[in-house]
Amino acid sequence: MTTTDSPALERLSRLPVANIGDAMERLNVCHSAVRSTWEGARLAGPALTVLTRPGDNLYVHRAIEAVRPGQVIVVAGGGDETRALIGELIAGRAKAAGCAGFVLDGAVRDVAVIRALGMPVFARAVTPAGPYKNGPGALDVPVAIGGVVVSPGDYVLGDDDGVAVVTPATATDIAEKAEAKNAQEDAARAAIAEALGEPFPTG
Ligand SMILES: O=C([O-])CC(=O)C(=O)O
Ligand SMILES: [Mg+2]
Repeated sequence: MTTTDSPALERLSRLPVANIGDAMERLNVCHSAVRSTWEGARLAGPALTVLTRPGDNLYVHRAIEAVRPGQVIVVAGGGDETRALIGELIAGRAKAAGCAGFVLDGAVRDVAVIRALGMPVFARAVTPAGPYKNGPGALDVPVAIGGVVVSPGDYVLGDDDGVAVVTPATATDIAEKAEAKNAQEDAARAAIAEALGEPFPTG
């Protein structure tokens, strides 16, 4: 599924994640430690979930074989920051498969190349230390990422502020509320720009 297959996801993908979080009564936003590895990355897509033993990426490799275009690979790695669950090779293979990006409750490496690939990767940490590849793990199970439950197919949105998760059943309603919040803020930005005597910057 790509963002264009779901009108609600497509609408959410155009909005700041902060507005999406506000539209969910400020719930369902991942812990601030889960951050983009490069500035300007934007992430939007349904989740392919992965549960893995901390520091082990056997099931991330399985996810690369299973991923469908537009999906975001969401890896619950127990918050481990000591071993990178993915690097440039996995990111490149994922890009070739049409994957929209990664959210890791764990660490990443090879970030300069991941940035050059333009692959959105949100993670807790960067480390050169590599992962083990023994398992155990699971695909397509509900997981927790930075304190937020992500079920398979949930919409995952990310930008420079962080990551939010929206269930497909609520996505149209949340998109509507987030658009209203953004429009309200547009009016505030216009008033501030006038006071500043210069255009309000865009992100
Ligand atoms: O060794 C690994 O599995 C992770 C890695 O660095 C890569 O994907 O480039
Ligand atoms: Mg590597």
